[in-house]
Amino acid sequence: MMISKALTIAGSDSGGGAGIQADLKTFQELSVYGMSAITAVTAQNTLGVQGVYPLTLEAITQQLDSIGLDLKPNAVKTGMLFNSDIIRIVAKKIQQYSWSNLVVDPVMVAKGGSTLLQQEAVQSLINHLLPLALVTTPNIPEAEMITNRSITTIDDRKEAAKIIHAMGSKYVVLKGGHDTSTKAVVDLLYDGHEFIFMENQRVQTRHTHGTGCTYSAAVTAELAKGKTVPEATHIAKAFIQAAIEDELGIGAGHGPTNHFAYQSRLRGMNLEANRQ
Ligand SMILES: Nc1ncnc2c1ncn2[C@@H]1O[C@H](COP(=O)(O)OP(=O)(O)O)[C@@H](O)[C@H]1O
Ligand SMILES: Cc1ncc(COP(=O)(O)OP(=O)(O)O)c(N)n1
Repeated sequence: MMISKALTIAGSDSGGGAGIQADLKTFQELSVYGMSAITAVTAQNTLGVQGVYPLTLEAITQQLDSIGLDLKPNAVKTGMLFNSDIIRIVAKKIQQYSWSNLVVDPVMVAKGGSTLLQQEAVQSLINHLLPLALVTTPNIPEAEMITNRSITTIDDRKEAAKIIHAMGSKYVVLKGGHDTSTKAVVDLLYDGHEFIFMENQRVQTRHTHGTGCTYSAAVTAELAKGKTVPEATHIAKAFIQAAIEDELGIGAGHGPTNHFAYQSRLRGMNLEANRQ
């Protein structure tokens, strides 16, 4: 059996809703073999981030070498990288092992406001990682930080996507979750030529912890299976919509999304089709 393999280079979320835990659950649900290189351990739950413990560069390098020397990922994603030293070593290893199909989720701040990327590291992300990216998936505040511009209108989003594309990322998905002014949630995909709008109904819920990680992991899983970027982002949008709609209701704060939901729905549709 040939199995597609994906690697996440990201932080650990003890609460299981974001970070490598969200990524590995998403890979598994999309039938992709998941691997991880942990950059930092966070003490975190649905109420917020209580602690951040970056791993040593040696520990991160060794994980990447262990994977690079043996297992060949078909796609790779980066999440929480925390500082510029980590960004540099991750970029170096991605090049050394010729890992392609790279999805860069430029994680900067958790929903509760905790710093997951030091401010001084944004320039390193731009210099070292974006030129290697097949897809970069910023939310609106992250796109503002990367481009040093404020984003309020759709034209602002298009302009920001163009700037990030010019920094070297072949595709840009500017996610629209943070714009609560409309009933729809609109993500913008840019490939250097045209803009594609991907739209879904906004779900009214507080359980959105880990939406960005889950979405970018779904894109990565689909790329690992050989899908194109437009196909992968389309499936990822359906995956995250199901995960938000079918809420688990876990925890007293911002609960995790439901990583089972997308496959449960597909199984339900298959059962229905078999009955007819
Ligand atoms: N309330 C919501 N209802 C439906 N989709 C959402 C909602 N919030 C976020 N999304 C989707 O989840 C994904 C992550 O979006 P976003 O919240 O912008 O990123 P992040 O989690 O990185 O802050 C995007 O595809 C976005 O459209
Ligand atoms: C370890 C870790 N990595 C990333 C995040 C941020 O995840 P995100 O999907 O952007 O979701 P929110 O935290 O914003 O809900 C994280 N919290 N922890």
